[in-house]
Amino acid sequence: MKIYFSGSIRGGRQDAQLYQEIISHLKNYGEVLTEHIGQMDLQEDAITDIEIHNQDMAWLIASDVIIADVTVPSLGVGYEIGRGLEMKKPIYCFHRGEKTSAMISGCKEISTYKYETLEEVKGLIDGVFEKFQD
Ligand SMILES: O=c1[nH]c(=O)n([C@H]2C[C@H](O)[C@@H](COP(=O)(O)O)O2)cc1CO
Repeated sequence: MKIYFSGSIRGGRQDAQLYQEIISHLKNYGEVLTEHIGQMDLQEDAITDIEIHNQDMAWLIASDVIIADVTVPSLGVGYEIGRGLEMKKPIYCFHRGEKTSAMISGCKEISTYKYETLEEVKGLIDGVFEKFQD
């Protein structure tokens, strides 16, 4: 199972540590193609924006499932979800707080879950992958 994890980078890195924990949990279920999103010392400077975009699109195409943390609003995360939808990928979005964008929670092709703690989001992820294993 190839997993595309999507989380904010230029939108804000306040949840980077949490992304790292989520990615480490996702590894119980397959290969996470976008492990760099959880790196606390992420260096963007080494590659151009075109290279970032093209590499991420290739990973998105290769992925079997998209898991996105949409708590921190991010243009890139929204773009990846939209492109993933066009590709008919299964998409699961997770967020803290009362609401996320209606363009995510209001889309019937996207499964959106609210959580508060790391333990809670891990449990929700377990539920998602149990469905895949059926
Ligand atoms: O350096 C990067 N590397 C990278 O993989 N991305 C992708 C993966 C993330 O899921 C998403 C984050 O978008 P943004 O930077 O707009 O928050 O875009 C985005 C950037 C910077 O925009």
